[in-house]
Amino acid sequence: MSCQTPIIVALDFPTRDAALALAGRLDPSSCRVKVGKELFTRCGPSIVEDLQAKDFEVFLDLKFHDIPNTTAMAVKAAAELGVWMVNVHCSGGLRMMQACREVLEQLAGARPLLIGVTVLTSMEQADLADLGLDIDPRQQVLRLAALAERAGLDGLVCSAQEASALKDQSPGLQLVTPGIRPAGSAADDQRRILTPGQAMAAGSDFLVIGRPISQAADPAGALAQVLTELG
Ligand SMILES: O=C(O)c1cc(=O)[nH]c(=O)n1[C@@H]1O[C@H](COP(=O)(O)O)[C@@H](O)[C@H]1O
Repeated sequence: MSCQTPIIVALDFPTRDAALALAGRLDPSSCRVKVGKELFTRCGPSIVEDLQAKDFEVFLDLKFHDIPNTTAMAVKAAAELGVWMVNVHCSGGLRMMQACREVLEQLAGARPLLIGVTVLTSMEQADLADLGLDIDPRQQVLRLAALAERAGLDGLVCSAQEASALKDQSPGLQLVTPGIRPAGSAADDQRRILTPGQAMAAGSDFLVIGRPISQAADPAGALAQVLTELG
């Protein structure tokens, strides 16, 4: 089933049962789902297959970051799982990202979208300074985006706060934006946030939403509310 909306729900749960329980309350035509480090480390590739069997397109969010060969082989393994989207850290460098793109080009049949993580949405300028990076997060995102574009990636993970500048600089890249918070909801550990409506207006292509949906008393209702906001 093809999804008709830009929403990707993060299934950040410690058990298969919890993840599948939430997926069972969602409609694969209304959202895609994201399997991240916690769920994948607990359950392994079979959780991806379980979600695909429920007709969900899966974003495998393992944020690979390693030497070019190791990362490319991990991306190949993800592609062979049939995921819809996979991501790597742009800070792994140009040759690493190129190796990932090349390995996907050699595969027969459908391949996942290859997305580069720029600056995590949990980080602000002081966090970059702690790393020795004397730069505004937006400038660092734009710099990494240019590298990802040179490597031939399909898109970026970034904050929606950078979406408009990125659409000017690199209009061909698809923008996947976490750090989405409906008005009035807690920011939690996120720092560079926008509401769903603001994010779409800024140029996001896909909105990753976790806790505002997964921890809601009525997750399907929370998703419906976001979709209503988007109109
Ligand atoms: O790659 C990601 O999906 C990601 C990148 C990023 O910069 N920030 C970020 O929050 N994420 C993921 O997006 C989800 C956001 O979840 P919530 O903060 O609960 O909405 C989590 O699963 C994060 O791992």
